[in-house]
Amino acid sequence: MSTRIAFLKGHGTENDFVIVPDPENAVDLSPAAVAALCDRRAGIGGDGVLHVVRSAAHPEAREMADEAEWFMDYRNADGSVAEMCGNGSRVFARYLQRAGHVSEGDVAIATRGGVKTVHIAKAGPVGAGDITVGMGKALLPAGEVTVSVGERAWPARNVNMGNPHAVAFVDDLAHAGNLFTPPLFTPASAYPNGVNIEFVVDRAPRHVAMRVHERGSGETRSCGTGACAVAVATARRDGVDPAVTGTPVTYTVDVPGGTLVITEHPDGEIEMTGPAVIVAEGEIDADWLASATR
Ligand SMILES: N[C@@H](CCC[C@H](N)C(=O)O)C(=O)O
Repeated sequence: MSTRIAFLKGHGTENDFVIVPDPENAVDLSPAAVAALCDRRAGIGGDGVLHVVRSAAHPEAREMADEAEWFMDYRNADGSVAEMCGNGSRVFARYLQRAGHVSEGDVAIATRGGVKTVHIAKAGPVGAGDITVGMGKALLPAGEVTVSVGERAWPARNVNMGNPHAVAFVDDLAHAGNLFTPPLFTPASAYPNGVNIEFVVDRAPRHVAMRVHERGSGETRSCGTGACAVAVATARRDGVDPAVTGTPVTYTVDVPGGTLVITEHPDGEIEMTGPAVIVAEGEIDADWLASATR
């Protein structure tokens, strides 16, 4: 009988993930294995993989082990690695809570973008209630960026949330097209490692809606780091900077898969609040995974 590898499936505002609990970092998650797991027809399906590893057991996280017991080894659907995943960090915390590794309250999680503090709200049964993530500060590199889809082009704001984003304000979210292929951007030097691109429209004061094309995953139903980048870019466009006013500012960001609430504080720290749901649990056939990656 072939070996089985445990997995769960979860999502945050419909940004969905295959969760692979692997405390001792024993599962060989090659890029091809990740792509096979994320395949929506031949695999389990997901926008990415949340590989759950003890920080002490992973070479990229060992230095964070004193601060955070668990490392979110996040991978995009194409197998590439990313520095951070906002929705993934909420789903990761929800998994830790469900597995009994943590309870509600504050939890430190190691990511490639550093240690993040996640707050699991105390709200009814395990699995209910929103989760808030301390996403750190946004960097706003100088320089003009242009994003284009077909004949249309827009100036975009370069925002780094640990991972790179280009935020373009558009008249209509439909103008982003079908996003089956990545939008183009210039100059190429702005994003040497690729970029996540957000298209944004206004809904009401301090309330916007976005679509996103994610590096390594294509169009997704939500992007947490993207929603933070959008909130900061929109605030600056609106002439609002909490570092200047001394007052936090909150934006509601609608995504195709739900709603995220983003607050930027006067010290630049950004908090993202939204749901995180585990929907299934099962076993991966290790022989299938090995054959799928050959
Ligand atoms: N969906 C994520 C972002 C995942 C990483 C991104 N595709 C990248 O390559 O930077 C989120 O919720 O932040």
